[in-house]
Amino acid sequence: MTAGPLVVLVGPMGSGKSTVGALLAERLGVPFLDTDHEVQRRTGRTVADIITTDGEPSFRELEHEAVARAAAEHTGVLALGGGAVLHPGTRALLAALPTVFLDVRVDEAMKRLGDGAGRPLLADGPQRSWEHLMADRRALYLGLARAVVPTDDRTPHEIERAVTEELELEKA
Ligand SMILES: Nc1ncnc2c1ncn2[C@@H]1O[C@H](COP(=O)(O)OP(=O)(O)OP(=O)(O)O)[C@@H](O)[C@H]1O
Ligand SMILES: O=C(O)C1=C[C@@H](O)[C@@H](O)[C@H](O)C1
Ligand SMILES: [Mg+2]
Repeated sequence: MTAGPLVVLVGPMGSGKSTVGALLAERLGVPFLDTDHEVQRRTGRTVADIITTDGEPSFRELEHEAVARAAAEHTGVLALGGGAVLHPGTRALLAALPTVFLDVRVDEAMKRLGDGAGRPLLADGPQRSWEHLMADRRALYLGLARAVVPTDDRTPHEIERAVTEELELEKA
């Protein structure tokens, strides 16, 4: 197997990167890595605490380090945090990787995210905040993606199958 992730999932909060990524890895029989989990594991802190206490730029650096390690070492499915694409160094890494944008409409994202608990960037009101973030990020997701997979009105299993088909992935 060539080094580097088989697939990298990007997209906004609630698009299902973590959920779909874990299912996809299971079906393909490869490891799953989620940069939010990786940052939490290495720092022993929650993402919410890092963003709230140290600020978003500090978190973006930690996230970038996690993406850089994964780009070099991880050979399975990689799910990123929703804002990872904001970091120019992270975008440079993603440009060379098989990146898939999981898209979602705001109404569907709101159903999935509820009150936004544990996601400090939604603290000023989940819908308003999410729409604002997405307005800034959509072009970045689209610019990086080798495939765009809509997730509205689909189950996580249907979505992981769509990702598999788009990238023609096969079980290891
Ligand atoms: N296709 C789907 N249909 C219904 N609910 C879903 C779907 N995908 C994910 N969910 C639910 O939406 C919530 C958010 O999903 P998940 O954490 O996978 O999103 P994410 O893209 O990883 O978000 P973040 O950027 O915050 O890490 C979870 O409760 C999950 O169970
Ligand atoms: O969209 C975002 O900026 C974020 C998404 C989550 O995955 C976490 O990385 C964090 O809550 C920030
Ligand atoms: Mg996630």
